[in-house]
Amino acid sequence: MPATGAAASPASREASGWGPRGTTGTTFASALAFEDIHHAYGAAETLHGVSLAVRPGEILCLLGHSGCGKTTLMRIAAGVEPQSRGRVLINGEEVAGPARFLPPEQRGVGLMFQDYALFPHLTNRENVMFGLTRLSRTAAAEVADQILARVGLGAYAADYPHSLSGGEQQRVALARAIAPRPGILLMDEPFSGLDSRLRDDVREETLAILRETRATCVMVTHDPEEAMRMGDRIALMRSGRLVQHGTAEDLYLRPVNAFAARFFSEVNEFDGIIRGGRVDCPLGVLPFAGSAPLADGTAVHVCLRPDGIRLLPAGEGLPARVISRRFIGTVDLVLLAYPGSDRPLQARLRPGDQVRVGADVGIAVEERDVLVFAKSSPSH
Ligand SMILES: Nc1ncnc2c1ncn2[C@@H]1O[C@H](COP(=O)(O)OP(=O)(O)OP(=O)(O)O)[C@@H](O)[C@H]1O
Repeated sequence: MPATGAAASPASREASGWGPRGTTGTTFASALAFEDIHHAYGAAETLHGVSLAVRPGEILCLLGHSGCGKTTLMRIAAGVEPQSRGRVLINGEEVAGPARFLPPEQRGVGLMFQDYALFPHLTNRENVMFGLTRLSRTAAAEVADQILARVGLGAYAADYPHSLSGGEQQRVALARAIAPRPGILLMDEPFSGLDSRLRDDVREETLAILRETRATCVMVTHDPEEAMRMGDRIALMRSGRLVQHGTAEDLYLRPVNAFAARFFSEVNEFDGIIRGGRVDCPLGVLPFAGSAPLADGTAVHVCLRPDGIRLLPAGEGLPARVISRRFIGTVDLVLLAYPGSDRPLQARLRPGDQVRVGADVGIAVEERDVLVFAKSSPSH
């Protein structure tokens, strides 16, 4: 039997590493598809026709603000919540829909929720063994110990979850979710309970483990940076609908509307009119990043990322005045006043760029940071 961890405090153990990479064991990844999913809690519809296909072996991050329906979609995939319309398919076969409803335990889906949901009266080993019902007890204990070793907690298999830190409980929950080698792993805000000091390490090791298992993974998050770090693709949701899905570059560089643009960075916003392939806005006539062709005279909503503003000597570019400057570590946040607007422009500049509050400057903008959306399009 492995030794118990009673001697070391959770805090001192947190620094200890994870187990050797490449020892997780692999699974056969499954494809998961949602087809026109509708759902209501009582009278209020929470999902309004979500269609999304997750490819075998990919990590898809489901991103959106609190309450947009991410968890509900996960629960429908797992089979713990029925949809009111639409179908869920695993490897092309209906698991929830008009023709059939497979219970959760027959879907080959692993779950890991935000609160870890470990059983307090079971040891860490017994928690991991919980889903291994097809194996003998001895074989299940062996698998559990191997996976606990992979997450760096082999020595604490006989301890109870309450003696572990939050970060360690997260690792036990991960071990429990992957132990039965599910074809699909559903993770709901798996890192939200961790402090920022631990989160990067846990994210990186979790990613390594997911790659090792090769399971298809849907991970819920409300943090765009986390989605970009973890996801092969991102599906952005708003109020029960899918707004856009694609790679991090697709969503960041080519957002389909202002909501998507705002989700990934702060933006300065103006009204504008298309003129000769450029946009005429209070900052001047600017070139902008790719969008569907827009006819001359189209009224548009313009989003300018603060990172896309460069300062020039006074007399060059567009005239502006520095009204405040705040050092926030990797960048300086600078507010600029410019003619024709009483709303200041926010810029993020490299620290060290010589800007004095009150100085007259010129500004130039990067084309890739000017995003333009027709006002007639939904959620411009
Ligand atoms: N059991 C329930 N009964 C009634 N309404 C619910 C229930 N669970 C969720 N809701 C509502 O359904 C909507 C979608 O909730 P859901 O938990 O799916 O969103 P979410 O995007 O996962 O949010 P969060 O990030 O806060 O978990 C919300 O408006 C929520 O208040």
